[in-house]
Amino acid sequence: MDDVLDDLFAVIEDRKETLPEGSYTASLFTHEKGENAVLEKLGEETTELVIAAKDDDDDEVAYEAADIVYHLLVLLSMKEMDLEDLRTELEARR
Ligand SMILES: N=c1c2ncn([C@@H]3O[C@H](COP(=O)(O)OP(=O)(O)OP(=O)(O)O)[C@@H](O)[C@H]3O)c2ncn1[C@@H]1O[C@H](COP(=O)(O)O)[C@@H](O)[C@H]1O
Repeated sequence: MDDVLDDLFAVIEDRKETLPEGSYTASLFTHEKGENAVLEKLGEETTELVIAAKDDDDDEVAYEAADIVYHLLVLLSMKEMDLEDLRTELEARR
């Protein structure tokens, strides 16, 4: 059964393929420095997550965590990887 992560990853893959105008995801795939932009976002959002956790701001923690997961999935797609790679690694640690 697909969950929200599978659905989101499928949307990201579709944006990569179809590159619709006005799509933030598509802009990351078309921009020359798109991968750098994703890596910068991951760095910024991780700092923001740490601050939110230190502040005990649960809503902000969830918000920043979602930003990180989204950009992480975009990065996986840029690397021609997918959720299966992530699941395999996590399973191997159990
Ligand atoms: N989950 C996300 C998602 N999370 C974050 N972002 C975008 O990531 C960008 C950067 O996030 P920030 O929090 O840094 O936002 P910001 O306000 O621009 O902050 P600054 O850069 O100004 O500091 C923003 O433009 C957000 O809209 C996302 N954009 C898209 N998605 C998902 O991807 C789907 C497809 O989106 P499009 O590709 O835009 O059609 C959407 O329906 C969502 O499900």
